[in-house]
Amino acid sequence: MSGAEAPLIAGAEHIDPENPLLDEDDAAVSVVKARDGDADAAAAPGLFVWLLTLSAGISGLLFGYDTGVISATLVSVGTSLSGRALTSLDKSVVTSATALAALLVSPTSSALADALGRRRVILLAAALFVAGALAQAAARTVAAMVLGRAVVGAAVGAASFVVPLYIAELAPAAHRGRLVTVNVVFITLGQVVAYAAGWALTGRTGTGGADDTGNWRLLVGLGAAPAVVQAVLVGFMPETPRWLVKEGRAEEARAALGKVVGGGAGGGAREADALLREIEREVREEDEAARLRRRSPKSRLRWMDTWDELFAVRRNRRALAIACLLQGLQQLCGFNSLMYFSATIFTMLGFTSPTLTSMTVAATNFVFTVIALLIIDRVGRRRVLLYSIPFMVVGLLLAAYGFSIVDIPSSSGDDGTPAAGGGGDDKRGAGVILFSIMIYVAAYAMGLGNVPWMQSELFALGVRSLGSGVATATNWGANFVVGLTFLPLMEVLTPPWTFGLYALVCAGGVGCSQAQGVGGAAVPGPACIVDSPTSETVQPQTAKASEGEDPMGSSLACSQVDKRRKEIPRPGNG
Ligand SMILES: O[C@H]1[C@H](O)[C@@H](O)[C@H](O)[C@@H](O)[C@H]1O
Repeated sequence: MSGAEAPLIAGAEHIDPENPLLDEDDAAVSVVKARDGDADAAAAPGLFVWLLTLSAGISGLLFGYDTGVISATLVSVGTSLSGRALTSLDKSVVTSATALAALLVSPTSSALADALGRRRVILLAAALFVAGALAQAAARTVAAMVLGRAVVGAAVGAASFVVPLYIAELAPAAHRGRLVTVNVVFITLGQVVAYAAGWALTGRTGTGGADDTGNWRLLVGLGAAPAVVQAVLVGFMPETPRWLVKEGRAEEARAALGKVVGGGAGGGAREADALLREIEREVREEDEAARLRRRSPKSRLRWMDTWDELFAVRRNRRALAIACLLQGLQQLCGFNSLMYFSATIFTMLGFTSPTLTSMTVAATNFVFTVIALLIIDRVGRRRVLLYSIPFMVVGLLLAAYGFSIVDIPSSSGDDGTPAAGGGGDDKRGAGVILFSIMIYVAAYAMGLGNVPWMQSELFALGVRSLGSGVATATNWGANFVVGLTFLPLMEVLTPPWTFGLYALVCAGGVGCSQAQGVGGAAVPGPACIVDSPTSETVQPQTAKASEGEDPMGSSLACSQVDKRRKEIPRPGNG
């Protein structure tokens, strides 16, 4: 298999030799060395692939911008909404409306992505980004602002699920991790831009200032511009070949594949044909397996079948469990409490420019996501993830220690947040906290911040959209919980214990991941997401085909393993 061929058919060259994906039940595959240079042979993504990644990635920028911008907005709206100062309840509702809408929309948009295609959902999300930005900018009441935030949330929910899926289904496998991470880089860049714009536009007041100049309207309205640009660019991009094949539009799929491989070093129609055949075979096999599983195909709705398939097939269930585990962990580790409230924390600690200090958090997140981007396909998802989480635990424990030695006033501000004051006198404690937060953020950005977004690799094509949608909803559900509980936890549990709790969640997450087989050898399909890329490929020796257990095969990163397994004849399946 040529490097250029490998990508879209599944990425078997990315199997970690230490984790050969041997299924103890199936004993189906063994890993052997690919021919020398196979990884290098996977041509660098061409200009076209970069262009489509960047066009789709604008959603990431908006995701980051719109989630990051709320912190500066809340402290600068003054009395311009409903003619009064925001209460703490207003602030909570305005903030959580986004996550809540995203939570509700992500599984719904998975049905749309199957019915209308991935590209159309990106366009729909772009339209919602524009509408939400304008609605916020025009808001005169708190309720109107909540509505605007909810529309933006719907856009973020749809985009956060569909963009990684779109990129993963079009990207060459050898570079898939990197290209999906580009989207996360955009998210983190959007957050940096939001902080910087917030600082520049809203009077540089940090927390507590009130800006009635209306600059905050510009701040929230700015989100409309990139969305318009994106709609134009994505208008020229193709639909993913896998979706097209599933819809019986093989010629369009061939054209899309031609553009993708044509831009790489080994381009050409022959490769596009070979890839198309592979995808067609994959789709046929999935359809056949799904048909066999359904007892009365005509009596049931398609989306119900997909739900059935997701939960009834053991392999899909495990893929879902791992995707949800990683997405839940990404949020429950508490990272976004820093994103949303770091200015509050730094005020508490007496930093003179809390907004600027928070910007260093966003910037660290961005810089280390870029580093992850550079190494992810070389080092591998599993290693990056499992090696980075312990550093997060260390950072959190150190932060907990830092909080325990600073003198933080126990009284609350009138908005329910811990008051600023004496803690700032303890420079050493504040320094320890800032340093430990940087360690934590850097480690998060390297692993948990981006690997869960490679979720689509876990799922077989038939359940990929739904599985990704459900996992994305888990992400937003957990995001919602963290956003809502952080300040009360700081108040009730105290800061050291709050950070200690996040450390416990991270440590527990590692344990659960191991138990679920993340990166381990026991789970062939799902484990692939965290398998490290090397010049390895998989060849079958024997396979015990288990129809009930593994009827579908082929997730993106793993489908070569699965595909080869499926080559073993099954009863009634040729
Ligand atoms: O991957 C992103 C990224 O890590 C962001 O910085 C974070 O705010 C999001 O919640 C997460 O999904």
